[in-house]
Amino acid sequence: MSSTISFSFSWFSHNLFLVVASIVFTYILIRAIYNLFLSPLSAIPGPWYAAFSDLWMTIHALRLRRCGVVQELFDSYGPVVRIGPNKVVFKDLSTMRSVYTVHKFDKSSYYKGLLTNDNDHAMTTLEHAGHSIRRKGYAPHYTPTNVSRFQPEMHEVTLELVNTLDSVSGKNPLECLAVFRHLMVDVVVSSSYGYRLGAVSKWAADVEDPLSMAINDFPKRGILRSTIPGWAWNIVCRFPNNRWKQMCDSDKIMAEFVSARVYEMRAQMNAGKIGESEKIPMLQRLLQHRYSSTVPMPDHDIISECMGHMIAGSDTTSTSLSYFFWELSRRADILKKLQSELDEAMPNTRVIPDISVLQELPYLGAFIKEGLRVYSAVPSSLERVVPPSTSKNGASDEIFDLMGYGLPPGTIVSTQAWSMHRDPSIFPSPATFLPERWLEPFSSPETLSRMAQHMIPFGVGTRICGGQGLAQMMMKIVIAAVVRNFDIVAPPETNERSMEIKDSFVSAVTVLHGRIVPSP
Ligand code: HEM
Repeated sequence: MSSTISFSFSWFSHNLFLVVASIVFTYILIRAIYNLFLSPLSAIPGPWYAAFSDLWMTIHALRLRRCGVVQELFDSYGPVVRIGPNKVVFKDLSTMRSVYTVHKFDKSSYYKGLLTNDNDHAMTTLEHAGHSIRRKGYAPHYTPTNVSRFQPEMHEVTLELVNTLDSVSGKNPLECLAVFRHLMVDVVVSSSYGYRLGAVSKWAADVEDPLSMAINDFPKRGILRSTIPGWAWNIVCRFPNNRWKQMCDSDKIMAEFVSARVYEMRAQMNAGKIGESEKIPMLQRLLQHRYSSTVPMPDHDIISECMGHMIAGSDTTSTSLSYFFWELSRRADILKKLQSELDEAMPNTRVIPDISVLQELPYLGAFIKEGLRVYSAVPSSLERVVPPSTSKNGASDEIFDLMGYGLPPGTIVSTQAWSMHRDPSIFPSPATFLPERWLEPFSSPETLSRMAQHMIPFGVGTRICGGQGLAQMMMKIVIAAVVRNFDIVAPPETNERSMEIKDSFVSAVTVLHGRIVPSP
């Protein structure tokens, strides 16, 4: 009797397996046939395997080669390419405007990988309406006038860097990326919270600031956390290694730092110790921000918003600056032109001119534009989702026309700075680093305006970089102060190979081994 039961059971389980396997196989086959031949996206050019699965692109993304691969696809298939069953990339100015500026498509769920403290901030808020409420809270902080009020803090920390460079000058190579990150962390922290962190001074004394380290660790933590299941994450974070634990805890370290600033500032505001002033740290604005007349911005949103800005502001700006100095180490001609402009504008080597003076320096401006074109710190696709309706009358399930191809609601569309910045019809000899292309008479006013329209280092439309004003100002200040005081020489280990651009949404800083020896 028992053997009959066991026979029946194994027969049943064997057949169950076959039934399940056939259902799965049929499902995959039907999906593949649909995606390849019947989907509204099947008319769009692209490699055939893109219609099956996103896996191949995920592999390129893990190899930090995503934007290079997308560029190769544009070269082979033209300005619209299907890169996944439900994903399309394009390289076209008017389509870019339509998606990001006119229709303001919501962001794709990809951005949820950038959550801070397991909560949204402006960059990860996918829906347009929810995002604009958040953006209203922080945007006044980054207007050029407001950011310029924080120049004393920016100058102080930059001159501290110059003094430190003086003491190591010509002797030891400098790990650019790390030092510029410390500098940006100091600047973002002082302008956001009115708090002096002293990351640069600690770095000069060979002490790593824990917050600065956590900001650096956060992206690596994010990649790991999103690739392994929760239970495995809990196990790996128990490895008995302090440095490893610090990386796992980077989110917590940042959240604790910001929470402490929130409670400090609220206490001061409640005690009436913060008077009326023109110079308001961002946190104070957020504490006063209301989602509606009755709903103040909750603390957990304030904390994640502040964390988002620390992450968005530090690596991007420090990566850009590192590449700019690498370029200067190879191009004595450009360095000389910058130095002669700055010798005049900055007569005292240790007094950084007001930003209104730096803004008027044409070659400095052209150098930064060209740097952002070639070394965009966010070179990858900025994904958006085709909404149910793009018509004014709100008709649903409408097909969105993208360069003659109909895209159904839910399709993920994007363009990438890497390709927009390398279009040879807009930027002749795109691989050449040429600041002059941004100056008259080298380029006509019409050419300059066309080039400017194609530049998207800070994104485009309503989701454009919130801290652009601060980034632009800091890049000018740092380049002016360092170039006025030093020549830039790269040591032999810094070369084309070590500086090769890789990307994982932002340029992958883990592979940037930029070291520069300043020599006076
Ligand atoms: C060279 C430096 C920087 C570059 C290249 C850069 C680039 C970008 C890009 C491309 C986006 C848009 C992402 C998208 O559309 O998906 C963005 C968003 C953002 N960035 Fe930056 N960024 C830089 C510096 C900064 C700084 C210094 C801050 C602030 C301290 C900052 C804060 C933000 C914020 C808050 C957002 C989200 C904007 C929103 O959705 O409201 N960024 N950045």
